Amino acid sequence: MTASRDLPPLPDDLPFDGIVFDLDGTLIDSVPDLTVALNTLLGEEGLPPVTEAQVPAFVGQGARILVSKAMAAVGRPLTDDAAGYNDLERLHDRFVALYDAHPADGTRPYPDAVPLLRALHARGVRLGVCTNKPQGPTVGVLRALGLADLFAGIVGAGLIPERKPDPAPLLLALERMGVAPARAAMVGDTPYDVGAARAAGVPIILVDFGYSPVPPAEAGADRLISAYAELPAALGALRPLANPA
Ligand SMILES: O=C(O)COP(=O)(O)O
Ligand SMILES: [Mg+2]
Repeated sequence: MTASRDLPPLPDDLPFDGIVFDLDGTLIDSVPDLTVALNTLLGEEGLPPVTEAQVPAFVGQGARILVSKAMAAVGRPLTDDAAGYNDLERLHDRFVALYDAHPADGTRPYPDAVPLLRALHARGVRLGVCTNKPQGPTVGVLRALGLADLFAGIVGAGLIPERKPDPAPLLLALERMGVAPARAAMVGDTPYDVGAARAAGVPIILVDFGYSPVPPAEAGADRLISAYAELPAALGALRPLANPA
């Protein structure tokens, strides 16, 4: 995946009023900062570090699962009993505090993501983010990268109890954007994004360069792209779903 000098133009007859993007593994490669925060946490607990190569497999279902998977990877799995749960809450809160302090030191948007977002915004397409990352660092990373103002709706974890693959956060993002599900599309990287989009009645495009735990081609998306240069054609080929849930 390389940055293309000439991003293809958006189709004239773009059939969507709004597009919701997943964040980690879709718009941004956040693994460097997630790894630093996790390793600070693990160090404080007297545990060995994880590598950047391990971290993509921990991402996509929210910070509690990220921390649990990291703990299991270093040989300290958290149990389901009350003590384990309390420990998870403590570790989660500490992880989020550490990450929130440095959400964009090494995090970068994927090639061509930003020009594509700007082109959609300039066309009047309303943009949203729906992520299982907690709301604080979600807004923090988008601000640090100078992208927050492009989005009419930013929904991270913690605003409501549900998270993807539940459709509720996606529907909340669309509500904030003022876009009906029948006039929307989603772009993501994992089956959790596909699940949320399907349940909300929104067509979904997956990128194949993110953090999916299954081969992206097998995740059930309507279209698969390998670079943002392919997104204009993929959007043009999609149609809003006729009978949203
Ligand atoms: O799991 C997370 O913390 C975030 O992942 P997402 O941005 O892909 O939803
Ligand atoms: Mg993702």
